[in-house]
Amino acid sequence: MSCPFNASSEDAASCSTSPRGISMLANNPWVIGALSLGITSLVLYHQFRRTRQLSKPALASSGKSPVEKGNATLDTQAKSACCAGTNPVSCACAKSPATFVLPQTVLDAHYQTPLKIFYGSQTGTAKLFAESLVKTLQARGIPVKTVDIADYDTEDFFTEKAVCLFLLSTYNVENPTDWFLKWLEDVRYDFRVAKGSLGELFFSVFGLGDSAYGEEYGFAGRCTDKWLGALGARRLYPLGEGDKNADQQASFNAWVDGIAATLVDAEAYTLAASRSDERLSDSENDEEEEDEAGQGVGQDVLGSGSDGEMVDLEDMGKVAHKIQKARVERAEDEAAYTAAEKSNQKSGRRVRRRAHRAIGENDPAPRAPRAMVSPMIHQSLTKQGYKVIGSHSGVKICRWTKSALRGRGFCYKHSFYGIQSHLCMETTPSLACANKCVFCWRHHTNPVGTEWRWQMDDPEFILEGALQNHYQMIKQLKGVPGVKAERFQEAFQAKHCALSLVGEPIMYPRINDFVRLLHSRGISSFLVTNAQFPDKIAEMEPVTQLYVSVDASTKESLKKVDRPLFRDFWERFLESLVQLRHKGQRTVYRLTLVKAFNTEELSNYVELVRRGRPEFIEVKGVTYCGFSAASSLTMENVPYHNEVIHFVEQLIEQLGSDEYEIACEHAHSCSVLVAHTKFKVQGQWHTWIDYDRFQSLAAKGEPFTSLDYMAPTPDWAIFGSDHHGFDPEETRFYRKKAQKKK
Ligand SMILES: Cc1cc2nc3c(=O)[nH]c(=O)nc-3n(C[C@H](O)[C@H](O)[C@H](O)COP(=O)(O)O)c2cc1C
Ligand code: SF4
Repeated sequence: MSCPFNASSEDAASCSTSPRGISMLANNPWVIGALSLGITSLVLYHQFRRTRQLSKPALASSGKSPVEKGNATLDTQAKSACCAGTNPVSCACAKSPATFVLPQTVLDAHYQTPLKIFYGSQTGTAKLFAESLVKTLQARGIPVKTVDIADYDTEDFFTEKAVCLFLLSTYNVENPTDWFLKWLEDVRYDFRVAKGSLGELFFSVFGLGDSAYGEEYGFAGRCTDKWLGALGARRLYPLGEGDKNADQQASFNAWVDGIAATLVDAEAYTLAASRSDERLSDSENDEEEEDEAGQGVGQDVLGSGSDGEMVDLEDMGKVAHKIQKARVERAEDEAAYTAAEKSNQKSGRRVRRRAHRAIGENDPAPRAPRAMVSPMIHQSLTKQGYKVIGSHSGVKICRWTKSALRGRGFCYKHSFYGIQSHLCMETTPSLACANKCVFCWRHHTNPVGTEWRWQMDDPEFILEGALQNHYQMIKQLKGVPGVKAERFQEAFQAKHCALSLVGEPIMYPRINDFVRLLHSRGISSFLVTNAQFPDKIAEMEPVTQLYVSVDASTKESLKKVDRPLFRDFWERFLESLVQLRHKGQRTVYRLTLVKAFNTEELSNYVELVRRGRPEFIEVKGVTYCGFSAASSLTMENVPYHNEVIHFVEQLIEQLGSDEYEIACEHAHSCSVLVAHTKFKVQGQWHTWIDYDRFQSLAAKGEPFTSLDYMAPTPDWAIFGSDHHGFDPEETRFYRKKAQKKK
């Protein structure tokens, strides 16, 4: 092929701006073609910048668009062919540095090839993995550098000379990898970007995720692997995946072994390159066919997408073909995922199969049920003070238990319902739940899931384990200064069980057996569900008090606060409220107010109250659980007690009926109780519970209502009392700072 920039004896002229050179250029059809290519590229460049601005507004510009770089790649290919860099002075290709690293270069010097590890991480696992990979590779003499994907300018991919390894975690909520994925997807499906644009990139991907997310499992890793491949990048080593729900570290170690060996294996590069070359030659053939049909290779990248203004009417047919092809490909991929999402709950297994097919994997073999709590999760929960019982339950001592043992006051459940904290055990038969709430105490170290698919322990085993561990933790408080002997002894006979610690207790398939067992031991049951399992609520037998967490009042804010796993989380939430209404039990809405997240939209809360008609509404300011990379909460999001009261007063006003009133408060924990006025008997609030009466009613097995076991509330607990919900029998303890202030 003759070179358009042929370095003949007059080569200087061809590359200069001298009049002679210009006239020569003007007469050269190759040059005219190249110029028109350049002009169109410029226009496309502007279009592409607009796309990029949408996906990453603050991105520093390096002055070239992916499309332009795609063209530059083609351009440089042509230039390389003319002199292969042997004529650096005179050939046009010498004017700009070559952007290519030919496979041979990599083969010859792959030890010296800059190796980059890109990580996309929110809570730090992918970053930690990247750091450990750096150490492993450096120990083997492989130079390497890490790049936070959030700081990277994607345009550089089009000239990337490095071997790139990607460690990407998946999130179904906003996260640092979002914009990269969006950008890559856009480029991959943009018909203007040549298929082989990333032909110089050798890569391998390791995706981090959690299989509990079903079809969304490891989405970031899978898509990056797929889209890079589709853009011509050369897969050096297969996609690795680390499941948070299984042994993520072990999967990573195995992948590291594989990739580390591959990086120093010359044959691997040849193989990867040839695989990629095959694909490229396929696409070249396509283009030749198109050429015969009157669609030139040059024009292939010239057309415009949707703007219309860019496309010459004559070219419309050619461009339309490309657009249509890209659309069909994208639609096929999207359809596979959407179909999987829709049937999510109906058939988890079918969904997984489809999702795997969508990314070109074989049908995964069905797995035997395994323990919900993996060794990693066990370790993390234990560090946070949980005692793990068996394979899916947990117990933890609450700070109010310690406070009660020292006579320093009880929690709000004492003021509202007459529970003494040292007689109360907080436990859960399911550490897993279907949410990732921003205020979660567990800092998201727990397992998640939308259905029970783990091994299952017996209710007797769980209760025994919970009591044993609970009493063991109480025993350890024996030596704490101020512990009252009488309370210490009482504490070894738990009378209440708060099934609200963490996780979703209602997910445990034998929850009814467990609750019955509690009652048979004279232990009351306060069960909190997160309103994602309406069927389970319907199946629930009577508990002493049944709660539903109402974490937000609109679909958008519920997604923001609870970050639910279910796609149909809002429908499930609404249906849970309806089920609660039909229970005919003592029911409670628990509202946790998070300023700037869910304190607006009061009228929507009113609607929710009307829907579920709870007997009580507990409104509580969020408790700040400290910094967590998985949550953006700060102290700014914690409302003051008077803000909580203000919210509640407005809520009652907007409810516009005299059915609800503020009954109690516990200022100490920013909590207010709204109660149905049927619990106000002859002007006296009856929000407390006659626990013995409840036990005898439950034992009879006959229908009963909440009014059958109510008890009068003491004056000090009533809203407006000078005690603000603090039992006067207790000794209020002030920290030194607060004491001084007082
Ligand atoms: C709020 C939240 C949402 C998540 N969404 C997904 C998801 O959609 N798919 C998935 O596979 N994993 C999901 N995960 C699990 C994370 O990808 C997994 O825990 C990963 O190991 C975290 O890596 P990192 O620490 O590097 O951020 C989610 C985790 C959290 C906390
Ligand atoms: S539902 Fe409970 S356990 Fe689950 S994430 Fe929310 S706060 Fe944490």
